[in-house]
Amino acid sequence: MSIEINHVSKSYGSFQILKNINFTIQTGELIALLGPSGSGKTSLLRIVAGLEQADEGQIVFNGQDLTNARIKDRKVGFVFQHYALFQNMTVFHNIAYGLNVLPRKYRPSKKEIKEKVEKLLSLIRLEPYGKRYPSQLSGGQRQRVALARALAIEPKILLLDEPFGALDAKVRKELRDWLRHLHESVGITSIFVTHDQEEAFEVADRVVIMHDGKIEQIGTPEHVYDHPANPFIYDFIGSANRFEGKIAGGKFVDGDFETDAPEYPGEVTQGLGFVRPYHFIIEKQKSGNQSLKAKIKHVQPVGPIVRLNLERSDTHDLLHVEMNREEFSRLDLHADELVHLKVKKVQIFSTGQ
Ligand SMILES: Nc1ncnc2c1ncn2[C@@H]1O[C@H](COP(=O)(O)OP(=O)(O)OP(=O)(O)O)[C@@H](O)[C@H]1O
Repeated sequence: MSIEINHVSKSYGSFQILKNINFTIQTGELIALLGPSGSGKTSLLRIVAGLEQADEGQIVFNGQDLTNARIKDRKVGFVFQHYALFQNMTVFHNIAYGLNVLPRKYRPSKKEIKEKVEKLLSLIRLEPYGKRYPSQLSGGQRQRVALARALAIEPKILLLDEPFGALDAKVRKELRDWLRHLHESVGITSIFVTHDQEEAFEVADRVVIMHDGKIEQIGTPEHVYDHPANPFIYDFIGSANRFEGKIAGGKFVDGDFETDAPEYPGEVTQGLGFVRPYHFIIEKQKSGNQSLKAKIKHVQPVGPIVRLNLERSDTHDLLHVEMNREEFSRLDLHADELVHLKVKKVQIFSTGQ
């Protein structure tokens, strides 16, 4: 089932929380809505679900306009951050719940329900746990049950709102891998809300990055990471060093840092440059013209890489640089040493004025 979100806007009073949101989710796709707190992710998800109404725009499922359809006619399954399992029901009955409450003429037989729940228990890898109560499960197991319960009614669409938000980092990581596999085997069109960039990038086919009620960029995780569309995305995803300077005559200049900016040939304007920590070369001796003098302030080995904090000699701004351990040993670098930095890759944005 495909989902078209057509020019959706929504306000609370004079505060507009969604501003002309417009994109299509293909059948079977897993989309992550990613953005800082308050960017409008949950509101958009609730509008797709039918829990809220948009002020403008349409929600279209497989070509059918469901903007005004009731929740139960949309056939969506939900999983929220806080496991909303029924505490007084066993795992089995929690999963069977949506089927047991169907009107008699749609309700499967007891035997069919039992078979279905057993299949779902196997899908979430909790076969032996059917007789347990939610209080006898770990947080991660409860979220898997919540997912099985959502899948029991065979929804056309699955909506997940920070489903792993309340769990610790290790369990979150396991559940991410597990959700990805589950999605590959079930293939249901899904929207996953998160503010965790790593989670979105690991799980989703495409990520939709939201900020301030607007979409900043849509693309595959690889594309968004390699080609952030604007400074907000550079700052939001992954760590990047930020250079504030001027663009003039096809060049970007910030203190002693100078680089070509051929995408802005004739402009004279303020600009921002972003450099990922692993896009620097450190040299002991200055070579060529385009290098930047800096002092090593702190060295921190982390597994196979070494993280360095350096202070620029011109502006005294801090830079974060990463290199592999072999390269670090080969160069024999030390704290308080003055070195020369070259930049392998930089992305420049004009910020106007
Ligand atoms: N019922 C409401 N009445 C008034 N304002 C609301 C209501 N619901 C949400 N908002 C506001 O709308 C904006 C978007 O909220 P939303 O929950 O969609 O953001 P979010 O990106 O999901 O954030 P988070 O990651 O913190 O859950 C926020 O500024 C929020 O305060």
